[in-house]
Amino acid sequence: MNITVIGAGYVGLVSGVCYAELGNQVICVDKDQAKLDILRNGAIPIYEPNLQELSLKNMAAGKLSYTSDLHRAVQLSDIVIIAVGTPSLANGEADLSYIDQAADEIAEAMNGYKIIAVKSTVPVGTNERVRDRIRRLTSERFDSISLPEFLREGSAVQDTLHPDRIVIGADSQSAADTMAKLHAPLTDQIVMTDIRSSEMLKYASNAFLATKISFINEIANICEKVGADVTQVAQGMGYDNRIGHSFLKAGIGYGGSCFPKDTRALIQIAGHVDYEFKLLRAVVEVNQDQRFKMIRKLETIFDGNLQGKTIAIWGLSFKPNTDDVRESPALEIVQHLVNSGAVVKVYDPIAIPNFRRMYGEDGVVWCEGALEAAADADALCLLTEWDEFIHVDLNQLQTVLRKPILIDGRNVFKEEDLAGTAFIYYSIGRPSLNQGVKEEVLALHY
Ligand SMILES: NC(=O)c1ccc[n+]([C@@H]2O[C@H](COP(=O)([O-])OP(=O)(O)OC[C@H]3O[C@@H](n4cnc5c(N)ncnc54)[C@H](O)[C@@H]3O)[C@@H](O)[C@H]2O)c1
Ligand SMILES: O=c1ccn([C@@H]2O[C@H](COP(=O)(O)OP(=O)(O)O[C@H]3O[C@H](CO)[C@@H](O)[C@H](O)[C@H]3O)[C@@H](O)[C@H]2O)c(=O)[nH]1
Repeated sequence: MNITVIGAGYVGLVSGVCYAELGNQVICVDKDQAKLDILRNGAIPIYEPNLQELSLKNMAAGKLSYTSDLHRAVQLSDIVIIAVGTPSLANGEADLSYIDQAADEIAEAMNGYKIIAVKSTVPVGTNERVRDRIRRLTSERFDSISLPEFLREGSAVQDTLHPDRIVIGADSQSAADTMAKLHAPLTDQIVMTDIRSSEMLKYASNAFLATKISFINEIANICEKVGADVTQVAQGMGYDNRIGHSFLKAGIGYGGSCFPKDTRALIQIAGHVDYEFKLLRAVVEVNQDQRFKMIRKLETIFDGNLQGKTIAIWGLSFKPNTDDVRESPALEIVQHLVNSGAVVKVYDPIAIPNFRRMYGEDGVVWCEGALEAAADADALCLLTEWDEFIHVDLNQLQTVLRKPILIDGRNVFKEEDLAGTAFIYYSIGRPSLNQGVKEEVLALHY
């Protein structure tokens, strides 16, 4: 099939490359000339495992190209997929301006029947809005499809080529059948819904996963007070098939370009129909508090005064294996430490350039290695569970830190890893591992 994907970001680029890998003829369109230059040169503008190889391979095979010429790309395609951003507006609603612009540009390029699919995460009713905008500008026939995306950053290629399910929201059987045929090589689990249900299904999925995370984080907070270990609790819960093991990792909470924005948007969607989504509001609030657990811990250890203390930060991306720092907990944690007068030394294997762009230079020492960041620090905070940190030599780490204080925001280390070390170690929801942290101090704060 001839496919145009509009927006070559984390979703559009991965989708476009994977559609080409399936044997389709794909054009990826983006407005960002710098991104296009990188792509045309055989590189990729984001960090995503296996993506560059597949992009190169399919470009070489003549199945994949990159352009800013949306008009021509649309004219050459039978299927047009919109994958532009839908960031948060100040009030939490999704900003649909990129969607509107893409719809108008598609309308102007229409030269015969096409399927127009929205892959971006959009509020219920947006496919109808897109349809109306296009209809205003062209009399050409087309069908609308809602095609929500469920890939995760860091494993986006794997998720796209082996999805749990494909959801197709349609009101035209023939268009739905064409989209089902396109995705048939990927999975047998193709879920057909009406358009509004498909739009809702995406938000409901993200909100549910975010709820699992905030739920386990609250359980972790209680575990700390009652002397239970959240990792053992989550493990035992997960064996119940109705609960499952995934998304029960306690830590400093969720970040990224999706959960924070989509939970806020769903609260707004509900509000517009006069429904207060109380549960989801609590999920967001718990998540916001959770990232400050690290700070509270540091303040406890240093008697409320971080002025002049050197704090090392390991991990800036919102999760491992991505360079994405959008709504990463690290942004607020670093800012808070800087504001408290600490000297903040940071290291991330991949995400420093993006973090610098988003955060700025304010009060941060950028380091090129994990041990360099830890050197002479009064405490080390692990924010992202990169492999490099998980496999660190703790004995060596202990010798480079000024004080062996390790605050593990992702529960990476186990009791046996710490055995024989002198770390004052604090993790989330595992009081028995909180070595060296004074009982009365813990009691005061948890
Ligand atoms: N990032 C994820 O993991 C993920 C997963 C599932 C769904 N989503 C959803 O997918 C959508 C895209 O997310 P993303 O992370 O890929 O965004 P992104 O910001 O990485 O990419 C969007 C791209 O669209 C381009 N663009 C915007 N308007 C354009 C236009 N009119 N013509 C051509 N290009 C245009 C931008 O230049 C940018 O490169 C969002 O709605 C998001 O919620 C994201
Ligand atoms: O048990 C867990 C699992 C995740 N997280 C955090 O949750 C955030 C999101 O993680 P993840 O879901 O793996 O990454 P995303 O790439 O944001 O993917 C989510 O958001 C995408 C955008 O909508 C969806 O497509 C995916 O299905 C959905 O998992 C990260 O900060 C993780 O550290 C936890 O704290 N505990």
